[in-house]
Formats: sequence, structure tokens, C-alpha cells
Amino acid sequence: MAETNTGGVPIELRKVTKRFAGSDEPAVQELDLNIPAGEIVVLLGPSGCGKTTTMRMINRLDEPTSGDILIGGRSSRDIDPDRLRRHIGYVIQQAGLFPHLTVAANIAQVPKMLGWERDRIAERVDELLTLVGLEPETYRETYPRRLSGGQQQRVGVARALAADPPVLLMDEPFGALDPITRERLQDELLRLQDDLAKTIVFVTHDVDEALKIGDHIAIMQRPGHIVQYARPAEILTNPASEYVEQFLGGGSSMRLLRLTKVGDIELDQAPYASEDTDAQELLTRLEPDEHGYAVITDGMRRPLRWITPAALEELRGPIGTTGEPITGSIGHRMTLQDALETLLNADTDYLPVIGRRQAYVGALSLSTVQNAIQAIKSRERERRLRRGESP
Ligand SMILES: Nc1ncnc2c1ncn2[C@@H]1O[C@H](COP(=O)(O)OP(=O)(O)OP(=O)(O)O)[C@@H](O)[C@H]1O
Repeated sequence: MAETNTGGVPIELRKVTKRFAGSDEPAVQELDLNIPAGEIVVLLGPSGCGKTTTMRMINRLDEPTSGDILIGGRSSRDIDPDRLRRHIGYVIQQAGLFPHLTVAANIAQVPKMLGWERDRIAERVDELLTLVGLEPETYRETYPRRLSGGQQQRVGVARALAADPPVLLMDEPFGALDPITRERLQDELLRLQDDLAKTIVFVTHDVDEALKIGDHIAIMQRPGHIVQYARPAEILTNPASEYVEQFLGGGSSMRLLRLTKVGDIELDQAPYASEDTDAQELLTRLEPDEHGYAVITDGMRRPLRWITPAALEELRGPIGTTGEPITGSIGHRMTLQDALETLLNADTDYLPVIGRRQAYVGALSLSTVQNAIQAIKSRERERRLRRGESP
């Protein structure tokens, strides 16, 4: 897998303008954009705002009318276009696979152009098929028409990654897929990116896709310029203009539930203690706290049991194995939405939240989530008030 571990390079667009012959307004106008190495940057905006043109200028499928594009610090004008495209993977809607070539031959295109040995290519094809979740034995010799849309898209991603390019351009890659396949491929792209750390420019006009996939999002407006460039949470809580707000549409609170990680909200700090803690000592910590329970943990602070004040009152000496076993937990990286779902299906009204190495970091109940939602809403209200709009 050594070859799939090359990280990305930064891309910088400096006052890039593109005018197509015969059009009055430019497709892209004096666009500045810094794309950090190893990040996914999403270009988001309505049809015709210049997303695709911006992307096509990065690999020189379109040439800028003016301005400069630096890739890894080098002006793209100084790089031969063919060479440039071999170092930039490109994934488009409906994959764009060659129908008369097998899956393996489709993936092998760039390595072949680079003159790789047959064995090396074959090995790479199998490695990539596995990477994108397709069994090489089954799919290697298949033709694209026999694959589902999702499978074709996976092959498209494998093909783009073939020569391990530092940059991937993805133009609405999941646009033609059904919602379930689309979500699955988004998840897999994020999982892949955890290992590969490519610089990815991703075009979409789907707000939810952008919020989920992007490390940063550039919201574009016609004619071809950026109105806000920020992290997803910042865009939701602090849209730069009414245009951005309208483009995002309603439901920002629900979106924040999907975006916010459990570890980022204020958790219920129920006290915890190990089994050898004196029961009466733990009781003194519990009462003034107004918490109805404490968490008993092992030596690594992993949660074992719940214990109530009533149970502690009966006890003298160490707590030992008293208490009710904890049957579930919530990971600190879970989204609030998933945590809510887990809570609603749990046997208890609260669940421990575990952080690194499964250590207890706090507890979550419906009211903790409700408080977090309220905090999000009041931030939104404040923002509207500041702008002089009615709350
Ligand atoms: N080859 C071309 N010749 C002339 N005009 C073009 C060409 N390509 C794009 N345009 C124009 O440039 C503008 C931006 O187009 P572009 O495809 O970049 O937008 P987009 O945001 O990607 O839109 P969509 O979401 O519909 O793909 C549009 O007005 C489009 O008509």
C-alpha cells in the first residue's frame, strides 16, 4: 500500500478569470482560492456559477484568460498539460468509463501511458479494486455496462487514483446515484481520504453533500466568484450574506445536529470513580452535584457500571461490583444525530460518552442534546438580531 500514501499538494488560484468567446459575462471572475494540501475543498453553488470551469482550469482542460494557478507552488502554465493531467486524478458524473474496455483496462490507462510493467499494473489494478470495495476476482475482467451506477463510480475513483496522483478533481461524482448509494460512497470517500490525504477539489450543488464532505466549502455565485469560503459549521452558523442563507435553505438546526460531534458539546459531567473508591466518599461527591448517578470505571477509566445515591447509601467500604452494568456507549466522534438515535434505542435514559482508548469523558441524555440544540438555536437568533432581522 506504500504507493497510495502520498499526501496532497496545495493549490492556489490567483485572480483567475475565464471568458469564453461569445459570452458577455465571464464564466469565472478574478477568483482567489487557497486549497490546503490534503484537504477536501468543495465548490458549491447553483448551475452556471462557474464550478466546473474552475475545476477544468486546474488541470488545464480550460485555460484561464488571466490570473495564475499554482499547484504545489508551481504555475500550471509551466507544466506540460499531459504531464499535469497524469498527476491530477479526475472523476466525473457517471464515471465516464470506456465501454469497450474491461474494468482492469479502464483503471490501467494512466499507468500504461506512464510505461509501467505489466505485472506492476496488474498488481496495482487489484490493489485499487480492493481499496474501493470491489472484489478483484469478480470485477477485473467485467465490462462497465454490467456494473451498477455505484460500482461504475467506484471504478471511476480507482482509475483516478491509479498513478497515485497528489490531487483529485471530482465533478459531481455522485450526482447520478440514488440517495443510499450516494451516502455510502460519500462515507467511503471520507474513509479513503483518512488514509490517502489527497488534495481534493469536489464540485456539487447539493448542500448536504458539501457539508458532509468538505473540510472547507467555497460558495460560488454567478458570475464565477466566491461569496464565502469557510468550514461547514462556520457557514451554517454564520452565513456571510442573504444569498448564502437562501442557498443553504431551511433546516440549519437539523443540519447542525448532523454536523456537530458529541465531543464538541457540553456533556453531563456525572462523577466517576473506580471500584476501590469508598462508597461514602463517592456519595459526598454526588449529592451536591445534583446528579442522580455516578459511573464506576476500571483502571483505564473505561465505564463499567452505573450507581445511584440510594445504592451508595447502603454501602460501607469500597464500591466493588455494586451497580447496574452499562450496556451501551456513545463515541465522542459520533454526530449528535446518530447519538440521538442511539439514545432513543437504549435501555437507559443516559449513556456514557467514551473518548480515546474508550475512556469515560461524560454522559449524554436527551436533555443534554436538547441543551445543545438550544445553544445552537440561540446562537442563530443572536446572529439574526445582530443583522436586524426578526428572530
Ligand atoms: N465551453 C464553453 N463555452 C462557452 N460558455 C461556457 C463554456 N463552458 C461553460 N460556459 C459558461 O460558463 C458559465 C459557467 O459554467 P460552468 O459549467 O463552469 O458552471 P457550473 O457552476 O459548473 O454549472 P453546472 O452546475 O450546471 O455544471 C456558464 O454560463 C456556462 O454557460
